[in-house]
Amino acid sequence: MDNRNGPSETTQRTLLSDGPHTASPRSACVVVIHGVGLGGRVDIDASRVLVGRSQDADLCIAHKSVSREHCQLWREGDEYRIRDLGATNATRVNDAPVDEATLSDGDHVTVGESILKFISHTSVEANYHEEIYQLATRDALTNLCNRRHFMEQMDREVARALRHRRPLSTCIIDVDLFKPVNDRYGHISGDEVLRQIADLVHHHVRNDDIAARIGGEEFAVLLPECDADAAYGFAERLREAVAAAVFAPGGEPQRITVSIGIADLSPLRNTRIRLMTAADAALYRAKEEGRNRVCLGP
Ligand SMILES: Nc1nc2c(ncn2[C@@H]2O[C@H](COP(=O)(O)OP(=O)(O)OP(=O)(O)O)[C@@H](O)[C@H]2O)c(=O)[nH]1
Repeated sequence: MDNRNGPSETTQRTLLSDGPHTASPRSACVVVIHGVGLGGRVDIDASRVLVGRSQDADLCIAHKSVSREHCQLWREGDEYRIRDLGATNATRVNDAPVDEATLSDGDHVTVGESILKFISHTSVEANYHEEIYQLATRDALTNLCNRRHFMEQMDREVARALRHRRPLSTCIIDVDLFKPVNDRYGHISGDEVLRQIADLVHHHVRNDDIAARIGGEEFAVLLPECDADAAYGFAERLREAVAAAVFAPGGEPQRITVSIGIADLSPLRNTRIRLMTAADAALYRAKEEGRNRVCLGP
């Protein structure tokens, strides 16, 4: 049974940036400016944010030099504070080890081999880092996640789902017979079709799903908290929406369809690569069986 709500109830536009998001003038954040996690950012407010190697950290820096729970940051009155959490490689502020300290604008925080910069309510610089982050993680054509970011997020979600014994599914979505569309109407019209499909993908995902363009005419969606049945329901709705949409490359109405392969996390599919391989095999079967269909992985 598909236990997910339909897109009209759940769609939120947070997965697609509407452009660099503007930090509010009072917000403060740390941004990774060197090393693993480059571009990663976390906003700091009164509730404590955790920096560490743990997949559950608010700012996860997946490197062996970083402790699982390395340090925490929070706002206290008008001050921003940092506390080391007993990290093997002690947290350093401007190169001095700290147990607990107050941060000043521009301070460099060393976490393992990565360096974070503390930025307090200077929205110009915060926006600059946000733009860099968007450039590094988004696909320029569709504004969905790019392939590299998707794979990084997938590693994180697989680890989290296994640790908490939660379901997780992934879908690979491939446009059917796209080459003839390109050949007939040209690459620019083809790009417009890809953008329109990305929009449909975006409208069908929930806030926690991760949608990406992972290849030329190939998309992927990671569905946390979704078993195979729920993922199948999502994929069918998306497939139907694409098949019903009006595409007009070169001004000519054209029917476009997608094939979708799905795989869910299981003892046999317990890594990113195994999950992607199973979804890919299911996609291959969907193509073999006539396209415009959804197949479940082996
Ligand atoms: N417009 C455009 N086309 C792209 C892009 N990336 C890949 N393509 C095209 O996508 C087409 C993929 O074609 P094929 O892999 O042969 O597959 P197909 O025609 O879609 O057929 P099936 O996948 O078997 O249904 C090729 O013509 C590529 O040039 C892109 O970014 N923009």
